[in-house]
Amino acid sequence: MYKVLVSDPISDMGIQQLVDAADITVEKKTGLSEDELVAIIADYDALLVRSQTRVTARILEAATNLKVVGRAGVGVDNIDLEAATKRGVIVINAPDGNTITTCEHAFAMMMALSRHIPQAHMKTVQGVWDRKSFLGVELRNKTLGVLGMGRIGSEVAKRAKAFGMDILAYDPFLTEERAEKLQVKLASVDEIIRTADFMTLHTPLTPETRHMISRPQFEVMKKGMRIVNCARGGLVDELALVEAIDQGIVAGAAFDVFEEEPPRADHPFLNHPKIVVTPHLGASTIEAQENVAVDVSEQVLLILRNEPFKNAVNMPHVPANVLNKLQPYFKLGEQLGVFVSQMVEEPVQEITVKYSGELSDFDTQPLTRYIIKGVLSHHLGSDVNIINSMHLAKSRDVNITIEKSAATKGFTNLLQVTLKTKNEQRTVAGTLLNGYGERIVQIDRFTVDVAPEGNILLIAHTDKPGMIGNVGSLLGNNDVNIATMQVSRSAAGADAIMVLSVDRVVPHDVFQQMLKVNGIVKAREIDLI
Ligand SMILES: NC(=O)c1ccc[n+]([C@@H]2O[C@H](COP(=O)([O-])OP(=O)(O)OC[C@H]3O[C@@H](n4cnc5c(N)ncnc54)[C@H](O)[C@@H]3O)[C@@H](O)[C@H]2O)c1
Ligand SMILES: O=C(O)[C@H](O)COP(=O)(O)O
Repeated sequence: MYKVLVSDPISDMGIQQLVDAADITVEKKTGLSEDELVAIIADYDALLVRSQTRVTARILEAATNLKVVGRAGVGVDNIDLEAATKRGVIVINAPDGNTITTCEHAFAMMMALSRHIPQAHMKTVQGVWDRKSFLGVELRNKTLGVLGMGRIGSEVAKRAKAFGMDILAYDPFLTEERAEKLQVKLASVDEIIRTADFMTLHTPLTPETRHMISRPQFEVMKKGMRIVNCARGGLVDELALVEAIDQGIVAGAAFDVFEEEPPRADHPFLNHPKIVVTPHLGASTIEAQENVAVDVSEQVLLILRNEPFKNAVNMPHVPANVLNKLQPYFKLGEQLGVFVSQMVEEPVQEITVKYSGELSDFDTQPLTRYIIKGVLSHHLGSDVNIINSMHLAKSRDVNITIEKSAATKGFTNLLQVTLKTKNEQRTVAGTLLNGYGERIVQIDRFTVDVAPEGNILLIAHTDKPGMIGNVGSLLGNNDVNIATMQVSRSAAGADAIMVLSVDRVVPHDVFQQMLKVNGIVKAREIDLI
């Protein structure tokens, strides 16, 4: 008999199939503290949660019988995926079930904002018939900026079109072709900030998206913009937003999510006359709750019964016969993907992976999944894993080509990853060197020998005297220690690259100064931590 613990409010109807199963007992215990969960979790084979339960490493450590954590919803940021993977606990989610519901909530928030509905309601029920204070604006003919054109963002854009809005959209995976298909105009974040009347956020929270809208963005923002956030707290810097509203830059905001949930009683959003708030209700409809609970219960049932399942966020499907040969290359493959994804500046249209040497004899599918995960993870964060990486790339119209060759330029095995965007093509190749571990041995057409780890500065420059000294002095004078440095050139006096690993992130102003050094053509910071 398997025991399932439901630790958040999850639709009864949705979990009925678990309740009905003869080999399963379901217990509902909501609102437990971490200590309380640690004390009881060893009794359970499966844990079903929404976003309230924080599934911490401590809980997972104590979960000696746990086989699966089922998230009835999209975001798994409340689950310690690394700890779950380490413990061999499968984490599954229900990514599709609440898309429409959350999209509709974002739209409801946009309309509440444009017509002051919550504020007008409050006054009316208090007996005040105030028809002067709540002059609104139409959505028709306004420009809506959508940041994040995944499942929810695309649905919001579709509905906004029906309201007569013009849509500007940004997503690192949005190509012109896909934008055309979705009938939106591809734009940069900067263009959206400077020109949109409304802006709605639909990205995950990753180190890159955290505070993607903050003081520098408010400084150049179109005056009178209205902002909706039904994605994740922390995408917008809350204090900077309040300042921008008080300075008259932003006309109002509607937020379903907070950096800390629930927010403190003195949170500046809570009594602000121009901010509409809801308590993370994006997914809270009867339909969505049923959908996600049904999806996740189905998968939990399959996992407990050892049957094939989908939507695993953290579990690799690696055929045992190839695992031993491929496994040593998994880390390198992912690092190459992460590296090359930070070399391009436009949406990726094509990923070509070339396997040379002994590896070309094997079914390299599992390794390809690691490489694709690396390419996507810079933008998709913890949402991408080796189970879903191929699917995520395909769903974003990214073509994946695999090439194999016996020739290896002297290495036992060589992995080469090339990304094609509309205007550029960038390549990185790596290998495992006996005794040295993972090495990058090629960047575009330059030969290098770089350990793919830490903070890396990739600088394209002209091969001329003084370049190394100038870069070294600039970093040294600004307390940035260079751990290793590689220089490679196509020919004497021609183009060259410098690859530096540095002990800390280069401060923004120092990076800007570096771009002005005579002879430097381009520089990229690459984060491999
Ligand atoms: N309020 C709620 O109750 C609720 C409900 C469901 C989902 N969500 C949240 O909404 C968000 C979107 O969910 P989804 O199902 O559409 O996810 P999704 O993965 O389908 O879409 C997210 C999109 O964001 C894009 N992205 C990543 N980095 C970006 C960046 N820097 N700039 C612009 N776009 C970027 C990704 O490429 C992806 O296409 C997630 O954060 C999810 O957790 C909230
Ligand atoms: O990620 C999600 O699915 C949403 O944020 C919904 O979260 P909830 O299940 O706690 O309502």
